[in-house]
Amino acid sequence: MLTQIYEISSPEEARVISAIGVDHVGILVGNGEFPREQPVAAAATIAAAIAPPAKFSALFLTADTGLVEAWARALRPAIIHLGASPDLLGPAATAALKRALPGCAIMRSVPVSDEASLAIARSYDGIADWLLLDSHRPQDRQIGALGVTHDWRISRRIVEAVGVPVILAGGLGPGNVAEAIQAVRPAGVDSKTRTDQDGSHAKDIERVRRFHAAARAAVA
Ligand SMILES: O=C(O)c1ccccc1NCC(=O)[C@H](O)[C@H](O)COP(=O)(O)O
Repeated sequence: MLTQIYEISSPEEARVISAIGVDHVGILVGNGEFPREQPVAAAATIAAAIAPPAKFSALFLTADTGLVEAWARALRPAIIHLGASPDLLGPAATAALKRALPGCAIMRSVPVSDEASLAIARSYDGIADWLLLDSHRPQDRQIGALGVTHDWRISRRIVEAVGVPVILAGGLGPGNVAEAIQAVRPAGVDSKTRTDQDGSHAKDIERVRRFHAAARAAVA
């Protein structure tokens, strides 16, 4: 069971979290259009502290694929993670980015809310290399970081319907990740809010350690 942690905001966090064995170390990158985005130069400094085999996942919330392409060319992350709402950034634009950036895997966030989520997920199958199933507020331009779970029965149906590997996100932490894995059977699990320090976006390293261990133990 693969683990992924957001949002890493310092070289020290990147170093310690990759040493724990987390597979994907996520950094939020942008120009300040969304809160807490790291400019490209700062993201490069943080990413340089990620220790292999952990991989650098660069999350872009903007729907401007020209910006995403330029920033990804500068950073060369292992994974380009697209977090814009699907009505703003669709499968054709995702496919164009994949063609423009060979060598980078594409992870596409999919909002999980109702039956429509199945069709959204299928529309990226065979285009994205990973799907990230996440909670979403309908009015938001971006997907995720809400700290709440969604209907795992829909996520399970998506896992069964698509060919690409799926990472489950949304309100996961050390206390519920094993139950989520049993319910959804994803290839990986993601955590942001519930592995943060209380009242802060800095990571709680002990919570990250427990999340990672619980996820790995759930399939041992
Ligand atoms: O990492 C962020 O700060 C972030 C901000 C806005 C949207 C998504 C963000 N993170 C990307 C992810 O895929 C999260 O890890 C995911 O949304 C999980 O969120 P949470 O429910 O808070 O665990």
